[in-house]
This record gives sequence, C-alpha cells and structure tokens, in this order.
Amino acid sequence: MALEAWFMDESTEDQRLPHHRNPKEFVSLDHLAELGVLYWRFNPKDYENDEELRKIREARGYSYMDLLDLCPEKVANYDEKLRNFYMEHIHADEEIRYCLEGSGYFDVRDKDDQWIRIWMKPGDLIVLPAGIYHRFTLDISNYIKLMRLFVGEPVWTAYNRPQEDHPARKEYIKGLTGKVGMALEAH
Ligand SMILES: CSCCC(=O)C(=O)O
Ligand SMILES: [Fe+2]
Repeated sequence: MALEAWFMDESTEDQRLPHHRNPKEFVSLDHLAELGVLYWRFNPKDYENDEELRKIREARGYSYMDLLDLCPEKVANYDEKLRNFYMEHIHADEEIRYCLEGSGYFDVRDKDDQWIRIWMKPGDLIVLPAGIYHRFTLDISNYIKLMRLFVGEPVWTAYNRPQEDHPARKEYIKGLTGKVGMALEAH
C-alpha cells in the first residue's frame, strides 16, 4: 500500500478521526511533491542498519537523529506537546520524520490553503519543506514512534500562523510560484 493522503473535510469532530471528504478526495505523491513535500519508504525494522536510509541521510546532510516515542509514560508534558503539535505552524528548517511504529497524521496546507492529511505508517519517511504550514495529530491508534532527522544541531522552534513575513515562509512561497511558473511554461 502506497502512502495515503487526502483533502480534509471541514468538520470539527475529533482530530484523531480521518476527516475524509464525501466523496473521498485522495492526493497523489506528485501533488505533494509540488508543495515541496518529499516521501520515501524504508524497512522500519532495519532502521539501524538500513543502507538506503543511510544514503538519503548522507545525500541530504541529515547528520542528527533521535527517536520520539509518543506515549504519556515517555514524553514530558505529553498533553501540552500534542496540543502544540496540532497548532498550525512553520519552521525555519525542514521537518523530517520517519515512522517506525504506530501511525499518525501530518496535515499540510496546499497552494489554495486546503488541508491535506498525510497518514504516516511504519516505513514512511516524509520531508516537509521549511516554511510550509503544517500540524500533527495522533490517529485513533493513539501511538506513534518517530525518527527525527536534522541537518546539524536541531532547532525545533515552531512559529504559529500567521507568519507571512517570516523569511522561511517568504522563501517557500517564492519557490511555489517558481514551480507554478515552470509548469505553465512547459505547456
Ligand atoms: C510529532 S512530530 C510532528 C510535530 C511537528 O510538527 C513538530 O514537531 O514540529
Ligand atoms: Fe512542525
């Protein structure tokens, strides 16, 4: 099964539910790539010795790595952290997450400001570009174990929306319009 992503409905029901539209509107990897979201699938059981993962880390300079086991016993201020993860925000750097166990939703805004929900399962690695509005929630399984990667010393600072004047946001928007321009020229 490939990565599943879809446009969300507008309902204010439990954030851990799938929130599909009716009828369902799935989103392709190509669409995600247009937003600058990258995706790989690896063997989550082999993360310590995975040659493919090593190559990506080397090529993209992901020198830093740690594991985040999202359960109340292992995470200080668990409830507050989850609340903050679900506040729409950006970072000055890429957000790189690799799901090793469990599952959860990364929501990203598309060009028209619609929410796209990305369902992360074991083996899925995504890169969210600097400056993209996003948020995270557990799903109804209530558990995920993630690898976090970073270029150099990690900075996890989240800047909550609105951030239209943040340099990373401006760069991101510039890159998006550049891509649209290229797509138009190709026709
Ligand atoms: C649980 S990792 C994803 C949450 C997030 O967006 C972040 O850490 O910045
Ligand atoms: Fe984030």
